[in-house]
Amino acid sequence: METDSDSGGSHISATPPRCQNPPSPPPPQTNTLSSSNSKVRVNPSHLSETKKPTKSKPSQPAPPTPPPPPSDSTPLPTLPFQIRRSFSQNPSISAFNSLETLPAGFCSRLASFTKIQKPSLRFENDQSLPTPSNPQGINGIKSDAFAKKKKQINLVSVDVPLPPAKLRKCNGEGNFVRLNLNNNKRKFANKGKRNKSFRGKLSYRRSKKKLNKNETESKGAEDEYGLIIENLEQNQKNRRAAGELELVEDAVRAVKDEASNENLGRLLRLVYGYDSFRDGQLEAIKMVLDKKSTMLVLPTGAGKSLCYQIPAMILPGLTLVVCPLVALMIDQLRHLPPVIHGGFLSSSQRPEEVAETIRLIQVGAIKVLFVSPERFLNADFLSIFTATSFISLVVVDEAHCVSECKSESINRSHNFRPSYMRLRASLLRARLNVECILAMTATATTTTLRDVMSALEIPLSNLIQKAQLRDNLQLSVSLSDLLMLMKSSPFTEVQSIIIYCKFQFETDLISRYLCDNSISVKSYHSGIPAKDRSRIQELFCSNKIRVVVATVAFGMGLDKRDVGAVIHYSLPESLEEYVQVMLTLLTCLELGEIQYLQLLPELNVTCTLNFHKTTPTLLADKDKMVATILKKSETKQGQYVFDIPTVANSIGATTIDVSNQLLNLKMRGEITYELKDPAYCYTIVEVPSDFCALSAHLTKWLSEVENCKVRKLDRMFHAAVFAVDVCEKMHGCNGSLHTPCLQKNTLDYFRGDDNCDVPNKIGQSRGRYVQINFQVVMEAAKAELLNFAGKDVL
Ligand SMILES: Nc1ncnc2c1ncn2[C@@H]1O[C@H](COP(=O)(O)OP(=O)(O)OP(=O)(O)O)[C@@H](O)[C@H]1O
Repeated sequence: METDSDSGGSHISATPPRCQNPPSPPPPQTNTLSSSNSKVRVNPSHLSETKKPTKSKPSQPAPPTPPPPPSDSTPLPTLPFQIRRSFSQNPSISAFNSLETLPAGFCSRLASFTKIQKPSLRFENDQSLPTPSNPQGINGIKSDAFAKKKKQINLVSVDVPLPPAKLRKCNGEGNFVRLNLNNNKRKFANKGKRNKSFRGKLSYRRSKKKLNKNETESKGAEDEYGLIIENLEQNQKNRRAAGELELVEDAVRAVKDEASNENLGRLLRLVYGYDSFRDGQLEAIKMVLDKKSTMLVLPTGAGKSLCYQIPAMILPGLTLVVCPLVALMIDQLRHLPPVIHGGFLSSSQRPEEVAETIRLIQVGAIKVLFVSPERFLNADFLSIFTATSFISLVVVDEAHCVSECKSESINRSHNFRPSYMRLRASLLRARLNVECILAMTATATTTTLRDVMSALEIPLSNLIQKAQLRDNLQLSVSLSDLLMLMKSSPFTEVQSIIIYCKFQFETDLISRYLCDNSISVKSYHSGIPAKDRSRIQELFCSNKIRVVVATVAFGMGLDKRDVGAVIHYSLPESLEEYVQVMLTLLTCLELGEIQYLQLLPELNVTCTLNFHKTTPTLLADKDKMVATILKKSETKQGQYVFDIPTVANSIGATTIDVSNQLLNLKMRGEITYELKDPAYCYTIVEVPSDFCALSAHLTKWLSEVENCKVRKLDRMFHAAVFAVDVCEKMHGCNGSLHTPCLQKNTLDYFRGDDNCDVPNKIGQSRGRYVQINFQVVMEAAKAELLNFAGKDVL
């Protein structure tokens, strides 16, 4: 799931239209994904296959319960991904079980609004401070930052210098190692700059022939003079750059000798141009340099990145940053100061790019590497790191996702990633020999923090937590129609507005509705092609689009300082994330006390293949996999369409082996192919001894998760309803503006223990979820679980 999608948004999109009482826009259209081939595939008949050794001692599961009667609920929407069992020995996957549905019809007409009063917390927004256009700033503060940023050169690694060509600034695009796989200069930001003068000479020599002698001499002299000046300037620049590099190297050495405030402050000024550290930064950096695992909670935009960037310059090994979204990784790479070389690994990269990145890691040319949590599923990834290319620090960004306690992370659907839940200190230590972990988040409840810290083995004393709420937000709740709202103050006055919706179809509906009513907007979600998405983001950032209606896919890594208002069209959280249940269950089966299965990296399982050089039959004679492909394929218009796990199982290989062999054939020019249909594959590690007991155990766990979700939803609803119905507007609340009361509510929530005592009163009077029969939900889950676990085996 290494995606910059809605991170669940795609899952979200698979849920049915839910509004019983649709808001202002026209009613939702048919869900286009509902007929996709997203089934959970298992083959219970193979449950007795060779298994891997048990990870831990089986614990006694809960007492057996009889299998539940089949639910009478309607079918669940199909998932946009498959869950597939991968067999290393046995052929064929056959059984297809569909999921049961949840009751639909969860809808909120309530819109909650967040208006940003000031542009942002970020210092550079402050007009008194320097900006690129005003390097002195209003108060004449020296613009070291911008001056330095312009001049900075790349320090690849203090210990491992790279050739000079790599020590160049990346034209404001941050500082990541650019991969020149095809030796294609056009790809690089600095392309040709070095050769400019050389090209100048060539063109001069060619044109010289056309000039008369005198002209030639004088023109030639001018050109030669110009070239000398250019060379001198270049030399000066190089010398300046080398001088700066030396200064940074000196500062790094000084911090290595003594991580004093003074030495760290000097490094901060040299690399970033900032005069002082912000609240929490110095403390965090020192902890990390002391190899103490640390939990850092700072509000959005407070400068968390710097807390791993500075240690990355000091520590001898690599800094591995775990990021939830590819877009976020790229954004963080762009914002690395030029002296820190970074890279990322993602499934969106070409194999050659991945290989080159790995090579650079191994020669120490990358100091900060961004990866998704799913990478840790990949044995090849884990094997990159050796005694020479070792990891000094693991940074877990969005660390609240690690929490599994009452499934906080599941509740925050856009961040929910089962793979995050596998990030345990034990795994990081055992597999990667990691000494120090820095977990970072902007918001987490006390319970979540405790849970994350326990998973990552961070002592409670190593928590650095500063104010969680930004004080420059105005919060309001309104029941007005969206259109009325958009056409009234303050929304008419603000430049840029984001309207967040829960579902992809909602963003499309609402944007159409607003467009029909003369408000120019664009919708944004992960179903829109990546190229169009970046175009929309660009247009929004350059103020060419005023309003974007988006799912959570929009916003992560968006660096726009003047977003004037954010409208949450739907109440945050809902039960629809129930479609994630199966993946949650698989994770639970992998990470529980007994490891029943092992999840493999997400894979596109349907392959459409063309043969080019050798005929299919001839190639099949030489290659067992090709022979199997021919047997297992359907042919459509001369193309061979087959299922990768089926082929893998037939030849007793893993899906990864098959993918690699395909790639190999492609590199040899034998084939080309396309992959589609994402699926989660797994191998069985341990066959449960008592399926009923396991089912009951999982059901109980899921029930707790869902109870918790409902309580959180109630809490959210309560806060909004309180503002609208109960708030007496005593402490500065006014009209629909409820900043004081909403802030108080939110802070109480984060300080509390996940608030399991959410008042029921409001839920009874106004809650729209109370009519949902959770027994039905539970029955559906149970039935599905039995199907999944293999009722045939019982
Ligand atoms: N000590 C400092 N002085 C001035 N500006 C700083 C300082 N530290 C960081 N900044 C700036 O603050 C901005 C926000 O920093 P950063 O992106 O690291 O925040 P963050 O906490 O990671 O935010 P998010 O939660 O959105 O990821 C950046 O432009 C960064 O350069």
